[in-house]
Amino acid sequence: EDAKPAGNKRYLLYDCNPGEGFNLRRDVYMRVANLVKSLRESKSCKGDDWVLVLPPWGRISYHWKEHGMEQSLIPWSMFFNVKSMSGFVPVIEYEDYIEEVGEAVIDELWYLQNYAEGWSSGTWEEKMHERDCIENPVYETDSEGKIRGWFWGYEETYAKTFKCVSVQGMSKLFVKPLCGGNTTAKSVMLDRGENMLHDMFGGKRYWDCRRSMVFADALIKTADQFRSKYLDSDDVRDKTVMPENWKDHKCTEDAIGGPYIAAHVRRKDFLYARKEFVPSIKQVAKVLSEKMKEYKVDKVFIASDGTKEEMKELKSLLPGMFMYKPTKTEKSEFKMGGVAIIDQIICSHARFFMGTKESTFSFRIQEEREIMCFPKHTTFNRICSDEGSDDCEQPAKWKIVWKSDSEIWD
Ligand SMILES: C[C@@H]1O[C@H](OP(=O)(O)OP(=O)(O)OC[C@H]2O[C@@H](n3cnc4c(=O)[nH]c(N)nc43)[C@H](O)[C@@H]2O)[C@@H](O)[C@H](O)[C@@H]1O
Repeated sequence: EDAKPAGNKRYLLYDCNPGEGFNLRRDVYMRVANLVKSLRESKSCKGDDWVLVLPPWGRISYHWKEHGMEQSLIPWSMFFNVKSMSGFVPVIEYEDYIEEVGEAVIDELWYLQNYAEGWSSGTWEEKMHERDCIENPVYETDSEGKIRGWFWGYEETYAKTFKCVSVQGMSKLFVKPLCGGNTTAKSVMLDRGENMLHDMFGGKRYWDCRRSMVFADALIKTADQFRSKYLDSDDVRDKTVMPENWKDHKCTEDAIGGPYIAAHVRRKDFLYARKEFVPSIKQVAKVLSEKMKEYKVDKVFIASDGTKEEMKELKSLLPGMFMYKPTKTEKSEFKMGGVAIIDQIICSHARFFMGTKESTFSFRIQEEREIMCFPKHTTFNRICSDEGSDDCEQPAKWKIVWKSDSEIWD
């Protein structure tokens, strides 16, 4: 991290709509991290020492509804290497924030929303205003005037003030209001953070931040053991060795990947929400068998949220199929998020990968492969549906960017 500004320590907190899934939340983190980067660099911030407070994981209610598994108050260190992340912008866990501030209190809470009138002019313009709340926000004022709400399950937490803020634009738009413009508060929380867009989606900053999101050691270790035990895969032979510090990494030669192909087979809600693009299990097996021949491997790793029956059917059609099944201990230690990451790590080390259209789970795997220097044709693929409804368009190639912000698409 760049030299610490001499100024005041200030804290930026955020949260997302509870309906947002794990892998979109990882994307929202990047938008907020880039905002913190801009805040630290901006002249209008007068050198304030902005720190990003990581919102504890949990309550990804729809997806992580495993019974009998405690899944709230999860620190980021469970899933990510927080020290690596701090190499991009200073980040701290929420519990450390409470300790530093001395109390579970947030000065200002901004509830981000759209404009009630929509895009009135019909053209895109960046803007931001304090407005009446459009929907009933999930916060209430108690008898002592404290703003109460979910706050990641930390019941004692409250905010001192609350306002709804309509926003249409990139994260940079927040710099002026947060610095001298509208507030000098020590801590500001932006709820519904997903309403803020990327400053430079796919630019160098995006990728630097993405590269800093190294997974937690325990997850990497478990994935590596699986790769070695079942897939004959290790970083040296696969040419996927990563340096200790992500900043030291460069692509000097292509990664090869382990002697297996992999696919992310998203099922569940995609079976109806993305019906026209979701292949049948038979189609998945057919396409993957062909690819195994093409890549001269006899193993295929499957990451999926499909049912046991679906996976049984797939296995019967694809004898070389492997899946990661966490032990009871691993499951309770890593939680659903950690297990998902292990699946993603194993997929990202394969010689060839096929994802699911429009799944952020697949996007994160593609990014991981970009970071590890895999040739693009081995990464940006998906299995088309067997129905005529699928145009079979392949995923956009979001190429990694190492130098200055530049054009990103092919
Ligand atoms: C259309 C949207 O799609 C979004 O899903 P999409 O981007 O795939 O990806 P996520 O938002 O991460 O949601 C998928 C969730 O399902 C689980 N999951 C999916 N695939 C796998 C897998 O291969 N292995 C493991 N271990 N877990 C998997 C995982 O818990 C993850 O948090 C949804 O979050 C939104 O609610 C919405 O439905």
